[in-house]
Amino acid sequence: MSAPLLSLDSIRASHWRGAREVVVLDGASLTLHAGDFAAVLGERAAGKTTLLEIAAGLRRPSAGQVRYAGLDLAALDDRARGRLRRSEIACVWRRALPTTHAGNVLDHVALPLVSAGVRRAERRRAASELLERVGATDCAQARVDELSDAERARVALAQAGVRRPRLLVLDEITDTLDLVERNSVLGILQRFARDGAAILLTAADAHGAAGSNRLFSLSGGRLVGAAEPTPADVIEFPRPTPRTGAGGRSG
Ligand SMILES: Nc1ncnc2c1ncn2[C@@H]1O[C@H](COP(=O)(O)OP(=O)(O)OP(=O)(O)O)[C@@H](O)[C@H]1O
Repeated sequence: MSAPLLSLDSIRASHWRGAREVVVLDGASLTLHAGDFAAVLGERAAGKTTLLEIAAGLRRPSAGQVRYAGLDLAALDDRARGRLRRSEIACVWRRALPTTHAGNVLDHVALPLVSAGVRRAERRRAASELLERVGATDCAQARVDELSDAERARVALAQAGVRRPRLLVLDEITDTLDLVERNSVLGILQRFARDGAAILLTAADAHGAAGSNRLFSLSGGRLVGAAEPTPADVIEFPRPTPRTGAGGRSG
């Protein structure tokens, strides 16, 4: 088997509430390869977001090791970790799904390509392609603040995918969606994984993680679950289609 893209080994992390240390992760371990679609389930405050922040290099663990593509992530300085996040690791935080952006959705999706120095015509082509992949072509000319929650989730996925990240980290983005939209988003993630990205998704329950091929539960600070991938095609969701009733918008 190929070398892992991401490995978390015996991670410990805590937060401080005044003078009291609250240990959130305590011996959490996980290995992800390119093409894995892993989901981490856990109750409220189980530490899911903290785990993702560590996996994405946004937070350093207090103990344990995080290796990304062979690099010790915690040992990299902030600039090097920032570079990785801009080029290879994309994050989607439910609490930070887009609500405003001065331009239209197409420009919003293309935004990560600006700092990469990609020319405008190529940015727009790439953004259109991603909007098509997530079934949101009809939103291209809309403003971000005009979108429904479900459209916002799709647009966030398009923006996260536009730089072809190797690792995609998503925090509870399926939890507030209705069944149809949730499955549509999970299908999009399945296809990102099939194209070679490693996906790490958190969800409140298994409905929000259907179609993943690695299922973990986070409890007592540890991850319990499938050490080996299970067949990803147990559930296969259809390709996303534009939502009906979005008349008047055109790409
Ligand atoms: N920056 C912080 N400072 C202090 N405490 C924090 C901080 N971030 C998280 N916590 C606490 O750590 C615990 C785990 O939080 P975390 O957000 O990682 O869990 P979660 O499983 O994602 O929760 P939820 O499902 O509610 O989003 C919670 O008790 C939370 O209040």
